[in-house]
Amino acid sequence: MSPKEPIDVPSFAATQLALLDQELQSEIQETSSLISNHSPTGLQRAGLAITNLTISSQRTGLGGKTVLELGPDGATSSTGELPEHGIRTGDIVLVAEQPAGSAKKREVKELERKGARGVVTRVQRAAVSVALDEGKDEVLFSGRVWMVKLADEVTYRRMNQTMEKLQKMGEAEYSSFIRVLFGLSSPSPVPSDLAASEEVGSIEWVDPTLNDSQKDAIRFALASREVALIHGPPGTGKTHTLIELILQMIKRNQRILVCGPSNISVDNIVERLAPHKVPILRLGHPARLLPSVLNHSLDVLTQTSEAGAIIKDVRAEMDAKQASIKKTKSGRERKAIYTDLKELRKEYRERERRCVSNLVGGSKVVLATLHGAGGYQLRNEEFDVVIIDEASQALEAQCWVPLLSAKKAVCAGDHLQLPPTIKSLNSKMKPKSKKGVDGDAAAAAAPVIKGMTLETTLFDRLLALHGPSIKRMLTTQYRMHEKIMRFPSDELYDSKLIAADAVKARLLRDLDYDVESNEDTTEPVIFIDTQGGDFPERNEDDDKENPKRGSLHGESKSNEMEAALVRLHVKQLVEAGVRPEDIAVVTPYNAQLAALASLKEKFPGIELGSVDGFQGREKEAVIVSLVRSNPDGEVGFLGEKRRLNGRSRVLA
Ligand SMILES: Nc1ncnc2c1ncn2[C@@H]1O[C@H](COP(=O)(O)OP(=O)(O)OP(=O)(O)O)[C@@H](O)[C@H]1O
Repeated sequence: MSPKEPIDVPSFAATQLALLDQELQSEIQETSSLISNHSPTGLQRAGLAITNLTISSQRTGLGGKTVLELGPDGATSSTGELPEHGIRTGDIVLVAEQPAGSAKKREVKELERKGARGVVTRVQRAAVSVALDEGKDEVLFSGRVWMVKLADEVTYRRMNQTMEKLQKMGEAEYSSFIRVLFGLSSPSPVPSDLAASEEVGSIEWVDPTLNDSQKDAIRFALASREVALIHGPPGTGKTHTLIELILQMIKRNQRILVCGPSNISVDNIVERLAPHKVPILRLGHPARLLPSVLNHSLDVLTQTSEAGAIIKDVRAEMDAKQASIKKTKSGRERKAIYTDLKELRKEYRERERRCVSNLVGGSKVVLATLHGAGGYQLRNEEFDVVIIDEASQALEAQCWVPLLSAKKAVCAGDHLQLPPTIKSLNSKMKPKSKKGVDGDAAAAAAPVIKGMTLETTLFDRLLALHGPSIKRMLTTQYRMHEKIMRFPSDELYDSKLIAADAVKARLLRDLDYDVESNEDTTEPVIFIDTQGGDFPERNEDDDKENPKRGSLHGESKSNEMEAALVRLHVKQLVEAGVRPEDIAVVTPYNAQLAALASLKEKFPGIELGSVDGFQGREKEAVIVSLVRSNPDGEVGFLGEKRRLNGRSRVLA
């Protein structure tokens, strides 16, 4: 099927469902194989688990869920702090009794039966809190427990529900927005001279210093009826532009839902909108939000409102009951307490729901992550526009979570940077028909779309479907020296990027503190050639004997000589006066990161990271260690141009 042809919506949804299922299965398989083949300690070292924990408290959290707080077992920790681990807020984990012997094989199903699944709501130095899934509040652990990360099925569930809804929709129900997004209709035309057009012409800019490409993108987004794409290459002020767009839409009395793929992408917008004193509401678990945006969080607002006071009382009562369980020995009394708790939980939820619905209903600007927009809080809510930031970093199905109820979408992103990570190896759809979700005749008849992949984002697909007329590109970048910009501009952006005056000739020497002027600080880009016999790359396959076991670090590569060179270069930069916190060392290979780890001990402020993880960030000096050096000239996944799409102000 040509990307310009209209898409059959049920087939699209059926294909997405099949692809999402494949993806989830590979994630589950990867996690299970890691858990059943490695010891808890091994998993902890790989950042996937925390061992030797005890439950320090149990209370009632948001939505009436039981929240466990887990701390280090005093017998194994002398500092009272948790060991190094990779568990983050929002992770789905399993809490279970820690197995005594380490050699036993652990099946995930068996662990789940005995343990409890939940979401990590808070990570501190000495404790981790986990909100348990419903129905798991009666788990009592005795002795030492551990927690291990599982595949995030919740996110998939939201995407699946959305795709199932889309699949079941009759054609008569398609809004003009949906018709355009699937190519069944063309987008309504926008006036060719936007600045002169009546509808958007006389804009009073909140920030008059916006550049022309930014102003043009805003006019275009305001004038578009169904969809507008804002293409923002690195450092071109994509978010800056969205802020002005949101403010302009508020002035026009529009109701807006703003989403991004991650909490940090959403918080970034909340932080930048807040100074404009517009009423905004941020959905999402407070534990996952930046402290600076908490004042706008639904949960905090719920608690500070009058209705919130009553909710708090119910919560206190639940906590008291919860605590009394421990003191009771009689089975009958316990049972009675559990019945009371169930009732209280119901009342709590109802009250919370009412309070939330009042707050959400009264808000003109609501912000949430893409999958957060699928929560009960937004059920039946309508918005004039859904704005998606970093749309090229999200799976299309994820974007549909808020889009299903949209009348118009503005998507900002850059399809020339890395797309979301996909795990399923064979993610392309084969041309076979798949049965519908619940035997629904129409859905069952929908054939899957051949060749469709999860890597194709909504942004890519819409561009291919409707062409560049639905997009505006931001062209002035405020981050890189002109010479650093040259490579991405020529290779990826048709040489369209322009460096803003403030950065185009900026060197490390010009930082606003004392930096010595030398070869390293006056040259914006330095390439060091490490090809050839002296800098051989090394394979770091974790477990060559048994590759099926699942490697804890993935198959990776390192280059020790190159690491030595990087260390030397960092040292020279620091000696010239560049602050370590202004330097980042990035590399595409985890094994090389490990080889460079000692830099962090010597220069604690320095940032070490993977190329993929660093996307979207900036530093004054960035050293890129590309690792690959072999006689065959093979570069593996570095061949992907989008991975080398530069992000530094000054590249060393
Ligand atoms: N019109 C402008 N005039 C001056 N500075 C600007 C302008 N637009 C953006 N900037 C600056 O450019 C930098 C990048 O802006 P912003 O963070 O909005 O970019 P972005 O494109 O969203 O970034 P990313 O590439 O990380 O997605 C910021 O420091 C911002 O203040």
